[in-house]
Amino acid sequence: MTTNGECRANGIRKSKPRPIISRSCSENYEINDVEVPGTPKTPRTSTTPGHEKCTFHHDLELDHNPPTREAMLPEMSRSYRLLLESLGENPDRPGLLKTPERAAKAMLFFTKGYDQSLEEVLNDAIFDEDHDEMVVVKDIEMFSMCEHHLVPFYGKVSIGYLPCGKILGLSKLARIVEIYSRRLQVQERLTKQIAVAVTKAVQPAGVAVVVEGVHMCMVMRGVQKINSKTVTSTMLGVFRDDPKTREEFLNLVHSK
Ligand SMILES: Nc1nc2c(ncn2[C@@H]2O[C@H](COP(=O)(O)OP(=O)(O)OP(=O)(O)O)[C@@H](O)[C@H]2O)c(=O)[nH]1
Ligand SMILES: [Zn+2]
Repeated sequence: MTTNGECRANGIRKSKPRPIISRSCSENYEINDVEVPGTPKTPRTSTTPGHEKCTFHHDLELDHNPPTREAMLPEMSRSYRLLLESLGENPDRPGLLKTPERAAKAMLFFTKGYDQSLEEVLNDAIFDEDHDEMVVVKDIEMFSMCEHHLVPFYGKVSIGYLPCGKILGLSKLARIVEIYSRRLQVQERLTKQIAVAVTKAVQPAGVAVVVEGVHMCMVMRGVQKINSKTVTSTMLGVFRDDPKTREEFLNLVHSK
């Protein structure tokens, strides 16, 4: 932060005009116009019994927080029992007796991010700090579920941001990864949602997120490419506009 209260980012010349970016510490850059791919513009009303008044949201303002997800366990178990029957299995044989319920609980765990909101996870761990150097937390383990095949994808997430008067409790970056990875996802949306969440939390001069994922839908089935990795990134603010800042982040991420 400089003496006139502006961020380090303020001295950087724009390569080309981007209407949503502002350099000033007080304004930062707007994320309202940063579209999160796959995010429904308007919340959808659930048709699930007991959830009629509940809206399914994938955006940050209105995280899906149904009080009755646990209450759906019996119905989910019945679905898994049907699935076992469809596979030609006998769900009443001793080894499978408790499988539908176990599978339902496991699926609830894999999607527990729907039960979390950004606000509650941050728990006010946002601190005023006159620090304007890059903060990077890298190689955060991530486990998610491919929304196309309902099989896992997993990998690691690296997050960097350039503070602008506020810093975030370090563990909260990993917790943000949990909120958005523990849902049905595509990797691109996950990457962007993490970046937007960090922006909402501390209004930094910029945020960078890189996700490296292995998709079991490409490993165990389909094209069966066992060594392929998918790398996605989202660069916001100064990381998007300033190649040097971006390079500094990428060097830190790739260093051993
Ligand atoms: N962009 C993107 N695609 C994904 C992700 N996870 C899975 N997919 C892709 O989703 C696509 C679904 O394609 P479809 O042709 O409808 O389904 P499919 O017949 O099972 O496709 P194959 O995987 O090619 O066998 C596949 O290309 C998957 O690789 C993701 O996180 N991001
Ligand atoms: Zn898939």
